[in-house]
Amino acid sequence: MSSSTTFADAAPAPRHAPPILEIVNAVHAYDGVVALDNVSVSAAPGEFLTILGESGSGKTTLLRLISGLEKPYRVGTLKLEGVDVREVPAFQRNCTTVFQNYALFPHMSVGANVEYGLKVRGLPPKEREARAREALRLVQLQEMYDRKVHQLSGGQRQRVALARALVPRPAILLLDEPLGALDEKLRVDMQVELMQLHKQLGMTFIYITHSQEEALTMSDRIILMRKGKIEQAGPPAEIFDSPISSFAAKFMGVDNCFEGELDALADGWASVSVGGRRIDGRWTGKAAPKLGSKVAVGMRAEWLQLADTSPEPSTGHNVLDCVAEASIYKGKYLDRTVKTPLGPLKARIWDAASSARNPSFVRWKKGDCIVMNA
Ligand SMILES: Nc1ncnc2c1ncn2[C@@H]1O[C@H](COP(=O)(O)OP(=O)(O)OP(=O)(O)O)[C@@H](O)[C@H]1O
Repeated sequence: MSSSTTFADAAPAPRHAPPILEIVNAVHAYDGVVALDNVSVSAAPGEFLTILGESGSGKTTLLRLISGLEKPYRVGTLKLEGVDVREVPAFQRNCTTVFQNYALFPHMSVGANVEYGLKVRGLPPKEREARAREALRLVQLQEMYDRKVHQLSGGQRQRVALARALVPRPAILLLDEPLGALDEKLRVDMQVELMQLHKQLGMTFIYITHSQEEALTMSDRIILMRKGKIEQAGPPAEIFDSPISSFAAKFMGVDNCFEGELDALADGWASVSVGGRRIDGRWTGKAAPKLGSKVAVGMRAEWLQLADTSPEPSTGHNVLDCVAEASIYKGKYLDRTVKTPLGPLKARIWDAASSARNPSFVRWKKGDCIVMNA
């Protein structure tokens, strides 16, 4: 690894720089269980790329292929900084990993933990210490150099693990659910710190999480994985607003999803028959299916409006009759469930005082209704 630059030298990569990571058609299986099924991923220098997915979707396997901890069963291209690393062992790859369980030596000092990798590489003690102190300053633990790891809190341990991964000044930092073991408040604080660190260092971060909220908050781009394949990839706003499938929509928190038959599709707008009703919405799916095919319709709870009386007719809205079912108080908002010809719909009410008392209609903008692959 290069030691000619310091953290302070970090500068943003030039626009249109070649990818720092390139994976083409990676396949991997464990004892016949397919973990990665022809996955292709690239990352730009300085990008914050998040791999999002449920448990078992292949996120960690992908990270281990990049770090060299796992050798892929088959891969077309595996390049770091433009160099083929298929035969390069983990310790010679210019990337380091931060693990969820920290993987620190508990009875060694913070300084010794952070310096460990540099010691293995044979760096002299003075340089090791200077670099460890600099990395600890980055994670705001400059006072903790001599403290034993077992005397630290969970959040402090994760910072030490981060400093240890940063100290070799890798081109890519791999983070495997690094905040998973922290409590809610600390996790939110650490998200902000990681984003600041990423900006300050200009380093490429590849971040694994199963939390859509974490992915949306932190990333330049999200790759959503499903059963070893990429379901959808794009900037957070794109995946949030325009999921391509009911799987992506549900993962991104779209509360109401129904299956229906495609009646019409033109100019980015679709009409769908669901439960004997016609619903219109924005087409956000991939390849356009044939008319009559099964598609999915989705709407977020906060997009729905409930009314006691029939709303004014509007060509820009979908309207359904409904019967009130349940109401759950959530503090900041109220979640109300209504029975409709489509099935039960969840509506989120932020202003409970002015909400319909006994709703018999639900409406939402056609632009706030998404139609996608089932
Ligand atoms: N060492 C292993 N031996 C056998 N099967 C494995 C091994 N590691 C992973 N798998 C299997 O490969 C698939 C992908 O696992 P992977 O750990 O990459 O998923 P993940 O998305 O990171 O999950 P999690 O969020 O739970 O860590 C799963 O079906 C898992 O059970």
